[in-house]
Amino acid sequence: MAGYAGSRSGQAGRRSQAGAQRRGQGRERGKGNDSGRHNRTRGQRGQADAEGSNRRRRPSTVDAARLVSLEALTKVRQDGGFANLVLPPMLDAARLDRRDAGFATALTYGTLRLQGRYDAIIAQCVDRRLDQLDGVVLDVLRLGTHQLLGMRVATHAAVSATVDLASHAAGRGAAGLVNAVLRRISQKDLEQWLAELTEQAADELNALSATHSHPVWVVKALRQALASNDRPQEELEALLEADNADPEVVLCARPGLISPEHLVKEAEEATRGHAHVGDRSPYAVVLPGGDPGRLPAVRSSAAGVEDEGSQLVALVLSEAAVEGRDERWLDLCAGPGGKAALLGARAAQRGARLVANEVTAHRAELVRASVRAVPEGVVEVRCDDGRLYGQAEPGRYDRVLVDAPCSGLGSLRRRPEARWRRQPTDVAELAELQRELLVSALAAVRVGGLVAYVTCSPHVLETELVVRDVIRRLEREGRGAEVLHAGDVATRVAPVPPAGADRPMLQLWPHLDGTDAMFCALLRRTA
Ligand SMILES: C[S@@+](CC[C@H](N)C(=O)[O-])C[C@H]1O[C@@H](n2cnc3c(N)ncnc32)[C@H](O)[C@@H]1O
Repeated sequence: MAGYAGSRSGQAGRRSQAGAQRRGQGRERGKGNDSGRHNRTRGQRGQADAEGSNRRRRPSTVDAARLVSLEALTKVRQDGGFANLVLPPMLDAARLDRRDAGFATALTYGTLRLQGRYDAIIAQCVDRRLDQLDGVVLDVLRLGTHQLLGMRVATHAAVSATVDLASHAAGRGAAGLVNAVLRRISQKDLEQWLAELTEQAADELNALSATHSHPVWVVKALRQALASNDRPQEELEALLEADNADPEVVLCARPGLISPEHLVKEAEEATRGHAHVGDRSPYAVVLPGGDPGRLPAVRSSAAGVEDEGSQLVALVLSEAAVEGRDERWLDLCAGPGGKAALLGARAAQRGARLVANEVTAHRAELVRASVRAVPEGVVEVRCDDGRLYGQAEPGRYDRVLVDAPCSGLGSLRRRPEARWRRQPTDVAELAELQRELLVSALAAVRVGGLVAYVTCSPHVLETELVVRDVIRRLEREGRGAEVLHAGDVATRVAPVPPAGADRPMLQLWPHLDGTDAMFCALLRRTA
């Protein structure tokens, strides 16, 4: 199969890689230092070693950044942790400088995303099944393979530093194995390995799964999603590549609270890099990197981290024309509150009020924090089951957002471990909950009012089929809803229209729009 040449850094996505990850990958770490070891200051070493009483003391031969990555991988694997939550406190505790933190972040995220590809390669170089290897040894091998094939680390430095790491974390015997395996892997470059995996695969689907590091069922689901959106199947590979690229850090300048231009200036002052406004949302600001939490606007919640696609689908609801009363808005599944803050800010400008509901108490708290800059009295945060709104408050609302819990197959870039955790059976279970929430929303909205049904997944079972099922069900019960043209609304709202804006049900794509694969169907209640 053709098309792998040049895929080393992932060609997908229209923009460059972000922040810490970019800093980590964009240099030849270890070059000029034969051992690949990294000298640390006394203070850094002491702090890293003191952290965690049952952690073995790190000898000076073990690189602190690689050790943090290994510990993060192990925590993700053993405890079911999420890399975006596990890693930052580890980076802080180890007191890595910006450069090393960037390297550790790129190493951890890249290794997790490409784990399937690397396992397939490692499996060619060991004499036993991978599940017979010690988990920590496998983690070390994955980290070493990513340095060799996915980062610009010199071969001798990658092998030597990873062998030291293996020796520290799993003993001398493990170090010998790691040394032998990494040396075999380093005998071929990425293109040669990918060609080999493709040749050995049973069929094209399995080849794509191994080479692009997605479970087979996810590749199938994405292929089906492209087909149901009339997109050429040749795009599948670009979509898979986009899932393996680092997403940019994007902020939403919440309208009325801070302008995008002001936020760009603030971001540039804080990061000393070039920030710019986005092209899929009029409120998006794309950061050059750095920690967005340091910006005053983010600390005050005048702005928040939010993918451009996520902003756009919320705006499809708020900016679509509605006839009659337009005062009561509802966000049925609001946690952690990115869309609620954007909708609340727009509601404040339009004299409307927003109920932001979330079923989980701690996520409802996150919603409160997210909307705290919106003028007092505009947003009411509630903690209830969204499925009850239709019965409890029939016909009360003018606009309702259902940002339904979903498989998250549209945001695999941001959640590097998610693809390995999700199961196909999750999708069917979620689809039932999604239907119930949409039915409730269509009962809570008044006749003539609007409902946006949104997922961060392009899976047809969670998107189009949920909408069509619910409309059929309403018709059977003597109620009704019609699908409006979400693509037209998005075209009007977005500075640059999304690639799929010609379709009534809007599907955004990482490889075409540079956003998460958000889905949005806009419905009007007709009876
Ligand atoms: C995709 S997230 C929403 C993201 C949010 N709109 C944002 O932009 O930040 C889905 C949310 O729905 C919540 N949820 C799950 N079941 C629910 C239910 N029955 N009623 C209300 N919320 C629910 C989940 O806890 C989760 O926070």
